[in-house]
Amino acid sequence: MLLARADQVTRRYGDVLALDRVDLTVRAGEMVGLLGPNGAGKSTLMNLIVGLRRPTSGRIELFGGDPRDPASRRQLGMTPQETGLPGTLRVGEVVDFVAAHYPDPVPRGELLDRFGLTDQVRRQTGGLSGGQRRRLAVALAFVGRPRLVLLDEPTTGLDVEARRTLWDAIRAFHADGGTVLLSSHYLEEVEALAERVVVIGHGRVLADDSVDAIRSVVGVRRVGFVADELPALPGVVRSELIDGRHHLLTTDADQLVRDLVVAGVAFSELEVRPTSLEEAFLAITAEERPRDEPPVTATAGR
Ligand SMILES: Nc1ncnc2c1ncn2[C@@H]1O[C@H](COP(=O)(O)OP(=O)(O)OP(=O)(O)O)[C@@H](O)[C@H]1O
Repeated sequence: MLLARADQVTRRYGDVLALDRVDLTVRAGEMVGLLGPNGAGKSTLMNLIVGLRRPTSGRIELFGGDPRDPASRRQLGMTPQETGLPGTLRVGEVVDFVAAHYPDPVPRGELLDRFGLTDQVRRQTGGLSGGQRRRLAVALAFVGRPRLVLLDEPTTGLDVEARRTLWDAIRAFHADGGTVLLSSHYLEEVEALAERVVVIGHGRVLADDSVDAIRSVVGVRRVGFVADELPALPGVVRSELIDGRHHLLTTDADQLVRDLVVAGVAFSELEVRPTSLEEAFLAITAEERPRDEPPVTATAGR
């Protein structure tokens, strides 16, 4: 069953094209990671799905209806990228306030325990640490026993322990049958939680595949060397010539070096190094595709 769907969704902010004909589906029981660099369009997509904004064109469905209709949002939980909590309210009061909107909320003690906030129940939210405040903001998405939860960069700014606590809570929700769409800059976070990854860049879906398949693409290596003419080489995702130095991006650097030797390329100053996620995104993004061609699959270039 489809819980959320974006169909050819475009969103503009004035001259900025934040989303460009994006398709996305989230099925019941899935944990989907939305991965992309700053400004890719992740928050915009989430805000459209929860009905906070309208698409410029295209269509969004939430639980089969229009997300701007409150009835479509009854089984939804959401934590936006930034949440303002009333500083003088206590943690327990904030939870009770949100819980009062739902017919069968998670009991306060159980929720706070799940998110490692039991000791803070009487603390005013203004006195919480940044990490505690963030955990509370994420916990609030789960109060109403939603079927679908959208978390926009849930662990940004958290230390390792707080991040683990949040991951455990999100995993427990999913293990109970809950559906999750979460955005992140971090491949590590998406790997830890999601089964499916949608890579988004410059407002477009660049890949939509399993975590393993995406990892093999973003696990691209950069092989740099100096040489004259290069023959066509298999397995090269992208190549550049900068100041007389070749830079080849590949998923199998060992094989590429063997191919260089076999082809008799007289190379020097060889250097092999991992690419950052950012570079890998750029490699996928930079592929000049005709605008009507479907997104590259994560296995392209292997
Ligand atoms: N309210 C707005 N007005 C104008 N431009 C906006 C607005 N919101 C977003 N944008 C622009 O739309 C693009 C996509 O932004 P969005 O916040 O969706 O990206 P993101 O992937 O969530 O980025 P980040 O990881 O930095 O949060 C960016 O170029 C951003 O500057």
